[in-house]
Amino acid sequence: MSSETPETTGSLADRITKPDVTPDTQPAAATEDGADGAGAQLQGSELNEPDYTVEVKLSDLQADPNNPLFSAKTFEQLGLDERILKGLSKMGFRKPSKVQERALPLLMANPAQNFVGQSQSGTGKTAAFVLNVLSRLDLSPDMQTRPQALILAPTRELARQIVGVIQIMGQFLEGLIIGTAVPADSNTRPARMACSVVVGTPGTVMDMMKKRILAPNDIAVLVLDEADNMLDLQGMGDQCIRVKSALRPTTQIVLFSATFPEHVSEYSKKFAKDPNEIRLQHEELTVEGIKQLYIDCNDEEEKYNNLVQLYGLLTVGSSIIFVRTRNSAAEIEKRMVAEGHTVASLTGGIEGSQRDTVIDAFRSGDAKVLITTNVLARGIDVSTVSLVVNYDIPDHHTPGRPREPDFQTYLHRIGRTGRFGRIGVAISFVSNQEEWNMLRKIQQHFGCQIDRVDTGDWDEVEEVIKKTIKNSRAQANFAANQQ
Ligand SMILES: Nc1ncnc2c1ncn2[C@@H]1O[C@H](COP(=O)(O)OP(=O)(O)OP(=O)(O)O)[C@@H](O)[C@H]1O
Repeated sequence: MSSETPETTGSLADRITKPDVTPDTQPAAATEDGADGAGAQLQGSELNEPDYTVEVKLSDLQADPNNPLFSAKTFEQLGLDERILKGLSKMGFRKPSKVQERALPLLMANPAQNFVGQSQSGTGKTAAFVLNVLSRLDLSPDMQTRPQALILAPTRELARQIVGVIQIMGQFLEGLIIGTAVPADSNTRPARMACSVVVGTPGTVMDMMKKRILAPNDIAVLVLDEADNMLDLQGMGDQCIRVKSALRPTTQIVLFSATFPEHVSEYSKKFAKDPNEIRLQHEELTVEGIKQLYIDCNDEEEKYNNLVQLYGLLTVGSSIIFVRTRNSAAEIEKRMVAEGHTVASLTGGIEGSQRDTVIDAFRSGDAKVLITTNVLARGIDVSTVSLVVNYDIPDHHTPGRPREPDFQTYLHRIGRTGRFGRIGVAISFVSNQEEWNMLRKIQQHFGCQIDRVDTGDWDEVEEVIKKTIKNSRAQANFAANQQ
C-alpha cells in the first residue's frame, strides 16, 4: 500500500475553501430526514445483549445505574419547553441518558456557565448540546433571523448531521431557522446568514465572519463538538480561537467529546474558562456493546484477502472500513469493485456535494460498505452500522520512530457501531510486530479485551460475527417497525 501521509480530519478545512451557506427555513419531518443522526429510528427499542440469547430492553439499560444510558429523571423533570418535549417525543426519546441528565441542568442554568462534557460514543451528547441551544433561543420575529447560537464540528458530514438533529428536535419551535456553513462547490452564498442557529466547520464559519456574512453580536452559545479533535489540530484550533474571539465575552462556551486526552484537557479549560465539567476515566470509555476482535494477517496482501473473505459479513448490516490514507481507500475500492463487490468510499480527496451523495447513500442503506479514512472516525451516527474494520490500526507516526497507537481515534472509530445500547463488532487487522504492539497498547490503555479471530475456519468466523451482527440488525428493524 501507499506510503502517503495519513489522512486526518484536520486537513479537510484547509483544503476546501468555498462555503455553502444554506439557511433552512422549516425543519423536515422526522421520517423524511433519515433517522440516523437525527435519532428517529431509535425509539426506545428492545435491544439484545451481546451474548445473543437474553433480550434487554432499552428501558432496562436506562434503569441500570452503571449504564451510561441510565437516568433517574425524565425529560419533563429537566425543565424543557413543551414544544421541545414534543420534538423529543416525536423522535422516540423516552428517557435521557446519563450525560443528558447530568449535563442539562448545568448547561441550562442562568447565568450561563461554560461547560466541558465527556461521555462514551453513542450516548447522546448531540441531544445534550442541542437541547441547551434550543432552550436559549429567542425566536421572536425580529430575533429569529439573528444568529444566537453557533455549533462547530470538524467535518461537513458531522455539521450536516447536527443540522438534521436540530431540524427534528426543534420541529415544533415556530420561527426556528437553521443555517449550514460548510465548504461547497459553488461561490453562491447569501449576503447575510439570516438564521437563529448556525452549524458549520471552523474554516467556513471564520471566513463568513471575516466577510461579515455571519454577524457575531447576538451569539450567546458557542458549541464545539469533537472539541478535543478541533482544538488539537493546529489549523482548526486556530480557527476556533479566532471565531471565539469575535464573540461577546459573555458567550457560553460548550465543549463536548468522547475523549479529552491529557494534553488537550488543560487547554480546553483555557478555551472554556471556569467550566462545569463531566469527565470519565479512560478505562470507562469503551462501550460494552461493541465486541472487539482482531485478525492476524501475514502481510498487506493477506489483509486485502481477509477483507474480501469478510465481504458477506460486511453486508449483513452496514459497515465502515477504516484505512490510513486516501490512496489505500481508492486502491481497495478499485480492486473490490473490479472483483464484482459493491463498495463506496469517502475521503478528504472528494469535495463538496459529491461527499454528501456518498454519505447520504450510506445513511439510506443504498451503499452498505463504506471505505474511509479518519475523516469519518468521529461523530457519524448511522444506527445500522454493525461492523467496523480497522484495516489499518490508527496511529501517530513520527518518521524514524516506531508507530504509536492513536487511542482516541481507535475509540471514535469503533464507536461508529454499538450506538445507544446497540451491539456491534469491531475487527482490527494486524499484519506485523509493530501493529501487534499497538493493539496490545490499546488493550492495556482501555483495559479492554480484544479477542483473536481464528481465520483457519471461516465458517466459524462467520457464525460468531453473524450472530452479533444479526442481533444488532434485528434491533434496527425492530426500532424502525416501531415508528
Ligand atoms: N435519550 C435518548 N433516547 C433514545 N435515543 C437517543 C437518546 N439520546 C440520543 N439518542 C440516539 O442515540 C444515538 C447516538 O447519539 P449521538 O450521536 O448524540 O451520540 P454521541 O454521544 O454524540 O456519540 P459520538 O461520541 O460518537 O459523537 C443517536 O442516534 C441519537 O438519536
